[in-house]
Amino acid sequence: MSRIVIALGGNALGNNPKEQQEMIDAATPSLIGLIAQGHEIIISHGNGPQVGMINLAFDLASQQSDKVVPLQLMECTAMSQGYIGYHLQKGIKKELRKQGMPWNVATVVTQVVVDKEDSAFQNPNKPIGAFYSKEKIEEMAKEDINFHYVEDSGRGFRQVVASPKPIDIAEKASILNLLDNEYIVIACGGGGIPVYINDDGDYEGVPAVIDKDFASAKLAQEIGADYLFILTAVDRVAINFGKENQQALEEMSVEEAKQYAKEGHFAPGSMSPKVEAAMQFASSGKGRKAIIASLEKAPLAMKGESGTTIHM
Ligand SMILES: Nc1ncnc2c1ncn2[C@@H]1O[C@H](COP(=O)(O)OP(=O)(O)O)[C@@H](O)[C@H]1O
Ligand SMILES: NC(=O)OP(=O)(O)O
Repeated sequence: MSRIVIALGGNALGNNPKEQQEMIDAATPSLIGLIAQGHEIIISHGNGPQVGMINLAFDLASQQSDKVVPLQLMECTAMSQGYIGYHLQKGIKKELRKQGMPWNVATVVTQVVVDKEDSAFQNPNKPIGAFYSKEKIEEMAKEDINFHYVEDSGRGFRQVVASPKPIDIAEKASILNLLDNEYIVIACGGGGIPVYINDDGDYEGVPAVIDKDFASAKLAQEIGADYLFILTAVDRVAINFGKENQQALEEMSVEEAKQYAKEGHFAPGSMSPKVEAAMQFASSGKGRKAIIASLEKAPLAMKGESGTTIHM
């Protein structure tokens, strides 16, 4: 039996509740298939589009009514954990019932500890929200001096926010407890709610969005996982991505990945954190492997027939 952390990409979950539930329902048979093979699974997920949508919705509503206030990113992330966790629980429960499997499933609202002095707070680089044209995003940036944006992997322009590195997972003991009691656990959604430890030793939220690939690698290490699956919208990691000589990779060693990263093959804010998180996990213990694959082809990736495997 292997313990597998599966990270689902926020951009692979669609742009509205209907799309999201459909994407999740399409993915659940392969996730449940792993349990049928005797593995233990822990699911984490991204929230880039969703946290941006929630943040924007409260901003716009607060401009229309004094009964609504703008929400900070930690509360928006907490909401996205509930919204996505709900759809995951619903879809997984349905599939478990169909297959007559007695497992339980629970979402853990997860706080992830970061360093308040992380340089990421001075250098926002995590894309969130919808994709916009250059004209539209320039217009948005004019209205808010704290609004930063980048071009995101040829898909359009997006707002970027601070994304500190995860240091620890506050609810780690609860997650392990649920696993011991045969729960399918959904945790570290949206990279976790960013918190730091204040002078009294309490958790204090901080406005940022942690990269879910780094949080998932940290989670996988902390709970002693054997595999980290990072599921996104492309079947495989490529070198020369988006160019005529694009080449999809079936596998790469950590050393090869480092070299490709140095040559600039992985876009910052999208594929780069995935490959970095995969390298971090693969280097963290003997036999540990990370696989980057598409949500759609997850069943094939699980059989080694799709995806890119990153190994020592
Ligand atoms: N070298 C690369 N190989 C494959 N995809 C890449 C590469 N560089 C950038 N990408 C882009 O990165 C995207 C995955 O990142 P992103 O959409 O941010 O992930 P998530 O699914 O976690 O939201 C892919 O769909 C692809 O458009
Ligand atoms: N929080 C996060 O990393 O989300 P995405 O996977 O949607 O970028």
